[in-house]
Amino acid sequence: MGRRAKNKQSAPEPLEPKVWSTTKKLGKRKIDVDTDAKPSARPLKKVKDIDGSEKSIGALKHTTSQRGKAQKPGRIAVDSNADSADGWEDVEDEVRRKVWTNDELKVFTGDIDDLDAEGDDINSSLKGIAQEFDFDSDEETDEPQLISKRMKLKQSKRPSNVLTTGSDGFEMTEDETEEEEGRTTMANMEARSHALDARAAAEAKLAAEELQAAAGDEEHDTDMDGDSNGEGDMDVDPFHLPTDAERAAEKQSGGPDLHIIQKRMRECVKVLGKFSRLSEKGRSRSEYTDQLLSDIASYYGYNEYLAEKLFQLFPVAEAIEFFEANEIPRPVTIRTNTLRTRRRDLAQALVNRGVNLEPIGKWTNVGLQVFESSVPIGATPEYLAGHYMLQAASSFLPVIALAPQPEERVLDMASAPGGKTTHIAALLQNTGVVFANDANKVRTKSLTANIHRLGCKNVVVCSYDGREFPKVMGGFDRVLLDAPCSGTGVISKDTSVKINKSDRDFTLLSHLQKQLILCAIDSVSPESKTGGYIVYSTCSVTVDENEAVVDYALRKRPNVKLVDTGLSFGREGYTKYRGKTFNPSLNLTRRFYPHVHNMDGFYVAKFKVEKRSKVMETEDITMDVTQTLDLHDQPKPGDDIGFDSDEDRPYLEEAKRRRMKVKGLRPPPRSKLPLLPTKI
Ligand SMILES: C[S@@+](CC[C@H](N)C(=O)[O-])C[C@H]1O[C@@H](n2cnc3c(N)ncnc32)[C@H](O)[C@@H]1O
Repeated sequence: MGRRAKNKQSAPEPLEPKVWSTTKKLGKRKIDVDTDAKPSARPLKKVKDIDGSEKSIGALKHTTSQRGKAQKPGRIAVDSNADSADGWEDVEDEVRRKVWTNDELKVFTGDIDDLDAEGDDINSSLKGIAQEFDFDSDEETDEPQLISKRMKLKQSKRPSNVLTTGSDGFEMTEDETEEEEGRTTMANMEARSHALDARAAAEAKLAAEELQAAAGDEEHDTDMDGDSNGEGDMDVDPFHLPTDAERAAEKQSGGPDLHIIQKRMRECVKVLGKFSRLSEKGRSRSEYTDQLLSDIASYYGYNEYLAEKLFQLFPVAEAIEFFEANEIPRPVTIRTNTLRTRRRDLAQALVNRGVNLEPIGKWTNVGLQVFESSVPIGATPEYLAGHYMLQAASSFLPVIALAPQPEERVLDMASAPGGKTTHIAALLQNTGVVFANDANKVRTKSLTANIHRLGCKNVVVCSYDGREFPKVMGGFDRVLLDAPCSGTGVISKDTSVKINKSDRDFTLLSHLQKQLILCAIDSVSPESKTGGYIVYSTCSVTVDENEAVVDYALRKRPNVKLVDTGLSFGREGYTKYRGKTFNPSLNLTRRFYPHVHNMDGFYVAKFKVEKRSKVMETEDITMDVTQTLDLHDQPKPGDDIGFDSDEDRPYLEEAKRRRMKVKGLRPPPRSKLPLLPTKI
């Protein structure tokens, strides 16, 4: 593959945790300002085609058929006696990488139920093309040039650092030149991955140096309010932060052009990074932050509440990276169903059909990342025969953490449409039993269909409210609670989250999650010989739905403790967040982010259950608050789970007070307000 082809923009980036992301501050990114564009239109997203020319998304749509012709099915020769852990070194293929387009999405004809899943929507995951957005391109910048180069590379290059699968045991057979210029084949994939790893390591080193320099710079700057030598900035036009009156006028006129917003966001990020040097006299940090938040909300299309909630999770520059990553589809990934085939066999079958793929990374020996395909990946004979599941890479993580063992009894408490259930069934090697539960009966249809397609013979489907466990059934060796959540980790797939989530949703979801997690814990047998574990996961990045829930469970169930997830990457969960202090063991939980790990935002916590002490049981406060919840169509359990509603009372009350204020009603004094019901 030539250099230009590798620089195309739209191929999915690798699923590897980026080393540079572990530091706090990220580099700036380039804004592609098109001064000729119509004032109110969102800047046109551009992409480099395989020939290196820049095209708009629209232009790319016409190229599908040409690419179809360019692809030839690969010729494969694999030693069929080799173990599945062996490499693919005998395999040859003629497949070239190409750019996914929206046209190719239209040919998707797979089971629509499979697309219903969090993480399983291939159509949406292939939608849209990344826009280059580099805060470093500004001529006025005084940041080191290195940053701009690195950040550009990060967006525009084909995988620069895919982790290789240790289990595949490839040998490095090609040198760097071939890696740069030759085609990618099944045989050279691993070698290329190694080369890319080396390059990634070099990039990471460079990044670390940059970040260290930037951090030193910032430290110096923020400590010396108004006292910087500022030499580098003498010729920089100061950025004018709009006054309240200017903002009001701007609002009245329908808001500024998106290019102006873009530029202002860049300026605000810059000022907040070097506040004492670059801020206007008399203006506070919070004024810049407010302007930035308001601009983020309008530029990326979020409601202001959610924009702020997500913004608060990161340092300023990194927050922009997060919002930007939500505009870009995540890589298309599939999970090999080991009940039906081996990964190498599946890979060769798909390569034969013109699919260009490679192993996801060392952390999974069943995942494949699909770069391009001349066939709809959700309708191949292999798909229909249940050889794989279309599944987001992040969705592998909770099951890897759960680590079910053959012959165990496992509960998947919220399981539809079954991506994780079928993974659990495969790890059990069709032994033991998986109870696949979901409160939503309609969703259990796709769950059942997937269970059949993937040949899982050890699964029982049921439909209870999870809060009815363990009353309906208990004594499990392991429980997975992949909880219903706000979906703030999957915004690139479901953009409606940007506008339809309010504080009320987070309050209610967190409340439900706390109830479910206690039920999950109580459903595990502390006497289990092989297990005694619970994994709690969400596809959300908010602290309310993650650390706050886990911390709550630790406080309410002293018989559980957090243990290592066994996942080799992911950021540590928060132990402190905005004035709240959580159990220090929360650092054992793991966070995954689109802009860091190039996978959906996700959270994973693993608990070990020990025997309940008598003391703990008598301390339980048993109060049923579920009847006060009005969470969409959640079924109401008649059971008492020892949920302490007082814990959440202040939050629930506050949410209600805010809603009343929004509606122009005067909220009653705090103590008089009843806990939800919610109709006001
Ligand atoms: C994140 S999805 C689960 C995805 C699934 N684990 C998979 O991998 O395919 C959350 C699921 O929780 C279900 N759910 C919502 N409230 C529930 C409750 N109270 N009890 C059990 N399931 C519930 C929803 O119907 C939804 O299918």
